[in-house]
Amino acid sequence: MTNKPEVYTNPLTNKETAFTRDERLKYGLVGRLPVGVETLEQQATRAYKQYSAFEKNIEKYFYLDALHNRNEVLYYKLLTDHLEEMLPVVYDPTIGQAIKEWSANYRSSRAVYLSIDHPEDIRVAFANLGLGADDVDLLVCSDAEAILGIGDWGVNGTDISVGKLAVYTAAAGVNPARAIAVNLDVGTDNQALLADPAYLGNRHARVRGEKYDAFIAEYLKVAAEYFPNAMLHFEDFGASNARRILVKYRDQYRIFNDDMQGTGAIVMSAVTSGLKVTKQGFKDQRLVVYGAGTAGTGMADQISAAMQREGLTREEAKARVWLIDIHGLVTSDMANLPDYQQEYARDPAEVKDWHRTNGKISLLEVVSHVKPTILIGTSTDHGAFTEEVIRTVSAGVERPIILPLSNPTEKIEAMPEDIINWSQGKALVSTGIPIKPFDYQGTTFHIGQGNNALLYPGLGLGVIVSRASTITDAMLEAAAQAVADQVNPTELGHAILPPVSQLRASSAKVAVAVAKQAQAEGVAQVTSDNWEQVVEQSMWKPEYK
Ligand SMILES: NC(=O)C1=CN([C@@H]2O[C@H](COP(=O)(O)OP(=O)(O)OC[C@H]3O[C@@H](n4cnc5c(N)ncnc54)[C@H](O)[C@@H]3O)[C@@H](O)[C@H]2O)C=CC1
Ligand SMILES: CC(=O)C(=O)O
Ligand SMILES: [Mg+2]
Repeated sequence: MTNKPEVYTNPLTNKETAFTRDERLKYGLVGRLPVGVETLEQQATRAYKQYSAFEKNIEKYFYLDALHNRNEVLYYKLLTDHLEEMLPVVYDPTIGQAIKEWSANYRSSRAVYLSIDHPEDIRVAFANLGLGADDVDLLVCSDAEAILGIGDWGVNGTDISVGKLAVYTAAAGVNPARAIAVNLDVGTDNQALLADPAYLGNRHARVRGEKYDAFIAEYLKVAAEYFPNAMLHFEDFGASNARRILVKYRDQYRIFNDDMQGTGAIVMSAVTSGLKVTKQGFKDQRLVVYGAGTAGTGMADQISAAMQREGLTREEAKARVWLIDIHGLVTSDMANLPDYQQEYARDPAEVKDWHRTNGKISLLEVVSHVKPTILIGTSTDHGAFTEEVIRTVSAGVERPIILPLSNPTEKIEAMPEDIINWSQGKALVSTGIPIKPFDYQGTTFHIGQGNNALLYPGLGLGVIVSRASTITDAMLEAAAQAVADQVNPTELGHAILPPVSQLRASSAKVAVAVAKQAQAEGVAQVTSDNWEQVVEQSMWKPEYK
């Protein structure tokens, strides 16, 4: 076959069988397509049947990925119309498996690849896109050191940036033509990948230290120079880099760390909503976080900030937080404590009589002493919330908020059905993965998905429409509150977060709340007295132009 016109090869403009006779004449497509001219709806009906014929989610993933690379409008039409069904396929949990197999399955790519061995190429790579300063709203980058809970996946992690962007568009109508997925290839410590002949990334250990920092600094500088209005989303970096980068550059660039800020905010939504049931405030909570890495400590920060907003001092708030990591309860006498855990490290004197197993103070021991009102899992330690742990937590308080948030499914701390069973229906539960409703003693339990995907798309849209120069804590709080406002979980079995089926409407509300807050704080570069209308009109819809 010879050349095809660019309008046909570019997935952003390709309409395939929906090109009209006139368009076919105009673009030199005569003879390149069967004569039938279809509507988008007809195409979507066929594509949905093809999609449905695949049995395994991973096969569905590859089908949709190929469609995405061929015809974006049709891809987003399918995804938007079947968001609840397809979110677990294009995103969490199936995306974890796709990432593991990425190099082996490589066919084509839609990302920008930047290599630590050629930092001088960052500028060239952005220039090669041929886009102007006003053409880009969003970049999602990852160095893939901590993909979901499955670890270091090097260049294979490209698809987390691609998947996060797909959710931005399907959930919040971020224009896909104005968003870029980026892989920062800094090497990998994943020995299986390094030994795999099919691996497509840099074949050396993960670079750390000065060279890494200089690479990130260059990325931020060049990205902000080329696309000064774009939000710079960071995804699935290792705990120490994630935090360092955010703290260092937060006031200088429009950066957003989804695992810390997005996850922290969706957890704030879940807790705010749970507190409607228990009729308590944040200042009354006792928080145990199991797995004190990027996400876990991000949540501890946001919940303790909420306690302080309700009047507690920093010390008082800190006294209500217990972190547990790989070496058990985090205490201040532990050697080599990462800086992000130090803030919440407990005084060893206070726990000197607590039981130790192999030198560690276990989760069970902590919950039996603390009687937490909130138990969060961000550990990747599958099954860690055992029956005994959940029974102990439930014996300590009337309605515990229990959030096993580790992704994907193979990493979750406990399945909701078990938690509801063991807590005799009392726990208020949300998980990172999607869960189908289930029955417990005659009541149907709905589990809201406590995944940052329920929050970051609307947040991003709010930042984009207001052109906020920075993402403030109050904007994150506004986003969290907007999500929580959409649910009333006071009846038994009701979810504490809104369903994915309402995600588009929910994202619009989040965007409005974020833009209003940005304007109120004076960080919005665009202002409006009708954000509802601005948001509605700016949401991209999958339609042929
Ligand atoms: N639901 C959501 O929206 C989100 C969920 N997550 C999930 O949270 C988990 C953690 O992600 P990150 O914080 O980014 O990773 P991370 O690697 O920064 O943190 C994990 C922490 O858990 C600790 N850990 C590992 N095994 C443990 C064990 N047996 N006992 C106690 N602690 C243990 C590690 O030492 C580390 O500090 C992942 O499964 C990820 O998918 C992360 C971000 C968002
Ligand atoms: C959801 C997400 O961002 C994570 O699991 O890393
Ligand atoms: Mg993540």
